[in-house]
Amino acid sequence: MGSETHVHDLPVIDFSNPELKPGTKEWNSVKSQVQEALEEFGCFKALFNKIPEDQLQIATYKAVEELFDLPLQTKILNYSPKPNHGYLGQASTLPLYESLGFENAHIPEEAEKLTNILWPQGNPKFSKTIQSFSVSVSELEQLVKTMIVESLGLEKYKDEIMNSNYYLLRVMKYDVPKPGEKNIGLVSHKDLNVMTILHQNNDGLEIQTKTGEWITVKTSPDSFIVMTGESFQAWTNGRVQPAPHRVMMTGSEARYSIGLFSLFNAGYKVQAPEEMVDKEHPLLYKPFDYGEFLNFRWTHKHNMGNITLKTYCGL
Ligand SMILES: O=C(O)CCC(=O)C(=O)O
Ligand SMILES: [Fe+2]
Repeated sequence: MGSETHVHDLPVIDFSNPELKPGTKEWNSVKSQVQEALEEFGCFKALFNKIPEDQLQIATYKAVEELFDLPLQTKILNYSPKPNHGYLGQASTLPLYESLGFENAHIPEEAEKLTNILWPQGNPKFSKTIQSFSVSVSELEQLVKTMIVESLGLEKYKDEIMNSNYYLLRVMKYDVPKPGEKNIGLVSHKDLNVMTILHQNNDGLEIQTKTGEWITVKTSPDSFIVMTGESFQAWTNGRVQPAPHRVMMTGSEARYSIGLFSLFNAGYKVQAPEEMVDKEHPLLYKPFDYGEFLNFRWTHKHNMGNITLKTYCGL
């Protein structure tokens, strides 16, 4: 156990049926698979064919490679005053890791504005690629969130949660370790946000199970890894628990991944609905402002580690 890594995979749930509509048999079946997978693993793999495979495998990763090939002085122009929203990299503790963020890239004008900071002459191919990826994957994010809200009997809060979330697209690159360098790409952590949907072009992502084993998430072109974050844990009063995960580099090629993160708007008070709290389920976390939580965690470097939500607002 402990740090051993196993190669069995996460549950795979099929979201590719066009008849997947609330109230149908198909919907209820997928919903219960989602509930089961989240209870057991805190994450799962979703088969979702909204993005044609060749577009995802070729055009999207080509655009991502082109982005990382820009000079460092250009990449650092991808700046945001919000923690973890702009360029990250060159950290001595994580030498293999580099990433850039595109807030609300599902909105064409936002994708274009952020693209033009990196390519002042414009790069419509890139902005279109990140925009259409964000739109398609946000559909999956909303399907999953709707299913979780329904499973918990919180339908009446669906609009509230949908309307208080925004999206951040992050693209990640992990270099191959140099001889003698450690192969850690990203240290073990739980995401802070509501939900994360990841696509990887190469193996590297590992998930820690409840028993402490690490499992390798096998790459498959048409599947996305769906994970919940600590904000969702707080909002559901601990019902939905996120999984610790990390990236370990193996092989001789750089690894790229793309993640769509949904986050609560800064200023939104994260508070479990009253239906989540009773005698058997006392309130676990003090209500908090998501923007303050994010700032606290980054300024105190508490973004990595396993007991962070409890540290910040546990009761
Ligand atoms: O690159 C990956 O697969 C994981 C990235 C990740 O965990 C994160 O950005 O929070
Ligand atoms: Fe993560």
